[in-house]
Amino acid sequence: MTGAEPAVEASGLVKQFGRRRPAALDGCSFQVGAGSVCALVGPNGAGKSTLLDLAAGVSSPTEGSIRLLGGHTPGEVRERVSYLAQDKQLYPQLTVAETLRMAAGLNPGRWDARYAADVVEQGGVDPGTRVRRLSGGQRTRVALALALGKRPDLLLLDEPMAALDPLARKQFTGLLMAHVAEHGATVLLSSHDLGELTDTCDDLVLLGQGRVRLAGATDALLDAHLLATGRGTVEDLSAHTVVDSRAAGRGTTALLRPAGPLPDGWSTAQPSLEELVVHYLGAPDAPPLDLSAD
Ligand SMILES: Nc1ncnc2c1ncn2[C@@H]1O[C@H](COP(=O)(O)OP(=O)(O)OP(=O)(O)O)[C@@H](O)[C@H]1O
Repeated sequence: MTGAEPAVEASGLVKQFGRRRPAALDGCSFQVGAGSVCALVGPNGAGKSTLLDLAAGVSSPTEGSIRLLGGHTPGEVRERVSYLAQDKQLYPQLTVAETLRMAAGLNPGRWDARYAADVVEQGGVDPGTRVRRLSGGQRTRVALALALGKRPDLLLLDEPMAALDPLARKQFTGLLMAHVAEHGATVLLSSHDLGELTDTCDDLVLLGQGRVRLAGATDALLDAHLLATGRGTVEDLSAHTVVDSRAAGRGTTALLRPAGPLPDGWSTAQPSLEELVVHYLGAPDAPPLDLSAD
């Protein structure tokens, strides 16, 4: 975790959408440090959007709590938090300029009109265009202008780059990182694109079936794991916590948490963030690791 005080602190979060359905979140606890950019990853249905909804105060937990920006409930710090949900709710009949004016009225004292207009214009979006005539990527650009124009201390983003082309993704990330650098803001961002997260994220939370499977600084999580390759079988690695293993040629490749030196004949390398996540996704019963409070 980076920063002294957590910007997001989830404790035993449970979200149940009906008694007969499995819990969407099933006892999630983790922390995200202030000023961190944290990736929220996991397979479809893992609970990422549900978690972001709880953080944004859009819905309430069945059990447990989520505290933001130094111990506040989401309702107490609503004006300091921006939430870019997957459906990016915008009024289709308004023009882009009218949309920005409305946001200014909703955020008195915090709204940075020049900056919001710049975000829109840098994306080549004409302020006179009605929202309903914008492409998916242009709508994302307007939604980002609304989120950033508020100059939030915490940004919650649900798969924000899904509709963006590669150049627009790069610009989006650039705007985000500039805001983080200038304002010391914290970002919690869900994504399925592990490649684009590698260079931007300080922290990682991996959810699976409503539970936290990995949490903490990406460097610390990577340091805690090794990719081991050897001629032997996975039984040779029984002294270590093996997360995932597969036959590779005449030997075995395994992602593990080492508990000491490996047996002779095994070579090791540090996994990339993408490899780490892919191995955990492929091994849903592997033991979880939460380093986020360290
Ligand atoms: N409003 C709702 N009513 C009932 N069930 C819901 C509701 N919202 C989410 N769920 C269920 O909760 C679980 C978690 O869904 P969620 O949308 O949080 O997953 P996700 O990780 O964001 O998935 P994806 O990657 O597909 O966006 C799923 O089983 C989903 O069906």
